Amino acid sequence: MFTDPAELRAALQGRGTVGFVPTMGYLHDGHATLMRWARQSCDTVVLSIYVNPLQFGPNEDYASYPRDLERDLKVARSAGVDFVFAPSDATMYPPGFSTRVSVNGVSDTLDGLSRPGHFTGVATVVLKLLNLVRPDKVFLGEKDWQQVAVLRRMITDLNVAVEVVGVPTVRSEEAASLGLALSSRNSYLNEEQKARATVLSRALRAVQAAYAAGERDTQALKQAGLNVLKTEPDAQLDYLTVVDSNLQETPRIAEDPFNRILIAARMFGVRLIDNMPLSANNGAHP
Ligand SMILES: Nc1ncnc2c1ncn2[C@@H]1O[C@H](COP(=O)(O)OP(=O)(O)OP(=O)(O)O)[C@@H](O)[C@H]1O
Ligand SMILES: CC(C)(CO)[C@@H](O)C(=O)[O-]
Ligand code: BAL
Repeated sequence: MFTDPAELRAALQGRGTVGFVPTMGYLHDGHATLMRWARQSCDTVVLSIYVNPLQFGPNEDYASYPRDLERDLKVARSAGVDFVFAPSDATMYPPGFSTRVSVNGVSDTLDGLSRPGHFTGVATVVLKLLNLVRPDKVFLGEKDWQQVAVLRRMITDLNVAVEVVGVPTVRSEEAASLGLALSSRNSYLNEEQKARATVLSRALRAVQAAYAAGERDTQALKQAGLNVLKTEPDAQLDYLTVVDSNLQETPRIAEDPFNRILIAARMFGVRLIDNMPLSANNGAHP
């Protein structure tokens, strides 16, 4: 494991193509899938573990965010990671650090509204990590659909020489058809709460079903999901939306290969997010 970027750079010399998986640790099978995708298409795989203070709001869970470096190193090893980079706060944000990367537009809706400053924190740390690791490919999970959109925008706008690979969401094994999206924050929930939290994915599937039945009115599609969400009194909805490839909601659904249903809700004190394609014909992140 490296904490010093210079030592990591030295280790990467002559190692061929580099695949990079940025994470905040407390690794689960979603993360391992990203690592395996990187393993399959790159000579060398780098995983970063860094709980980035800049992307947490003042009332969010930075202090209590789950951490277990020893276990993470084992998961990384078994998924075929070559190097783990776990920088300190002093390395990432030394005294005098004062730059922020703001990705306007795509950051300004959905999670960007509910978590002010979040995507600026994400874009700033990811640009720093990309500059430190200098990978050929970066692997990002579609569970964080808006995050992928924000980072693609940043990488394009700032001419960062890296290919973005979006990886489909990995869900819990129990009740595979309804499963909860794996997330480090699921560790805040007990088994019963996790089962009840599948209401998010059930709501998304209800929207898919309404679309498959021919519904094209956005409000009606959303209502199909809201009807499912209402069955779970402990779900406090933040948003449920159907958006196009620009993350825009329109009154009627137009043909767009990247139409997506996105949901965020607070359950049992935990903010959960999930998303799915609107139809089976909709693709991965543009
Ligand atoms: N279930 C999943 N399937 C695929 N990728 C995932 C999944 N969960 C997380 N990822 C991806 O792993 C990377 C690191 O995410 P992160 O460390 O924040 O984990 P997380 O489980 O999303 O945590 P959190 O609970 O804080 O949202 C991101 O690119 C994220 O999209
Ligand atoms: C991309 C990321 C590692 C930046 O801190 C984080 O937002 C995450 O884990 O999704
Ligand atoms: N998975 C995105 C990181 C965050 O929620 O802060």
